[in-house]
Amino acid sequence: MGIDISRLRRQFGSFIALDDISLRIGDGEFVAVLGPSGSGKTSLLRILAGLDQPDSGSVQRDGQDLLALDARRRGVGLVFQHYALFPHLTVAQNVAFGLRVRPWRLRPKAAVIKARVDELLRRVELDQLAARYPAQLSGGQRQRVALARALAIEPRLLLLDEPFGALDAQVRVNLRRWLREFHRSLGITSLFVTHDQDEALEMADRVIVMNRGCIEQVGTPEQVYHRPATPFVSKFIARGQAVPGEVTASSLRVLGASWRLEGFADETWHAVEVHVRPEHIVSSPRPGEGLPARLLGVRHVAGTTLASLQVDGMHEPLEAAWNGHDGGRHASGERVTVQFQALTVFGLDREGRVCARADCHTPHLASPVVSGPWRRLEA
Ligand SMILES: Nc1ncnc2c1ncn2[C@@H]1O[C@H](COP(=O)(O)OP(=O)(O)OP(=O)(O)O)[C@@H](O)[C@H]1O
Repeated sequence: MGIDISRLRRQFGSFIALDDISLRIGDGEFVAVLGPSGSGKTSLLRILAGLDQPDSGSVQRDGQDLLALDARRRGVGLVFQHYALFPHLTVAQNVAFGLRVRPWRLRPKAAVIKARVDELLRRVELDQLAARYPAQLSGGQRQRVALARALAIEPRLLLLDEPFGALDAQVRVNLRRWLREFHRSLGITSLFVTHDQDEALEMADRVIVMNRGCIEQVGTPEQVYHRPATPFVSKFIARGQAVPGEVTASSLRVLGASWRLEGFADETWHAVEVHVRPEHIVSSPRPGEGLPARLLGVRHVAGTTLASLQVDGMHEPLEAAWNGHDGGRHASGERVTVQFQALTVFGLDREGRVCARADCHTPHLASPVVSGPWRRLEA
């Protein structure tokens, strides 16, 4: 049961929009497709909806070839960012539209259509507004009408392409929680395209991270956030930042400190990339112990201080996320000492593909090179 996507490829001229995508979606799953602009998210959705055909590959649903079916026979409900409701039809008429335009043999009786529309409008909490026209609704209400309209045909697969993209931040946050609950109560297999990390991580059972037409990682929100499979996922999801690192035997050396490195396959990699996340760069509790840095700037965002730091010996500034207490202590231009609390190491082969990864949480206390884990190496 479910949907099996196998080696799907779509090329526009010489540009590869989807590069051999393979993926399995379980029945009733809520899956977010997350990636930057141009990564191929909409191309994938359009093929599933029957609005476009791949150059090669297959999509099976419960053993049936979905690509061989005409778009109207796929049982797919679509909600887009700018899903134009019919302006001359009321909310109720908009929701009923997909049923009313069916060939008469497949069209439900008027009373059945009315009952279904009433039920859907209750579900999306718009039953009081059934007689209004789209121009008399807020953006969030319009998107709920679009959702009810997509659901009216009782789809087996719901495809949502940035459905909240045009809405303001507060409405988005409310609608995402609402949609998550709504999905739980319906249980329709749903694919939700977004380029908003928070949206994907908060809502989905599983997240597919796409980049340049390829799938970088598929996992639960917990997995993609805490165990990113590639440097791209680390940067895109967890704002991982590259720091200079060197791997020797079973340790990792980063800016004069040595870290225990366990479970890192050796000799298979050609180069390493080491990442630190903003929340893992902390202000040192003991001044002078750690990495000396200059504070380039601080911004306060919802109880968190985002500090831009120029760590001595590094070219690129790093961003640290400090809680209110830590952040309030410092001002721009100040000299500070910081520590890294955790690092992720990726081993890359000659083609730049990840062939080993490890998470480091323990600075190696018995480092032969530095006198303390955080003490600065003197030149
Ligand atoms: N019909 C087309 N002709 C040529 N190129 C196309 C066509 N459709 C999509 N592309 C290209 O394929 C790539 C992937 O597009 P797609 O719309 O799937 O990206 P996306 O991840 O959904 O991006 P966004 O978040 O900006 O919507 C883009 O570079 C786009 O320009």
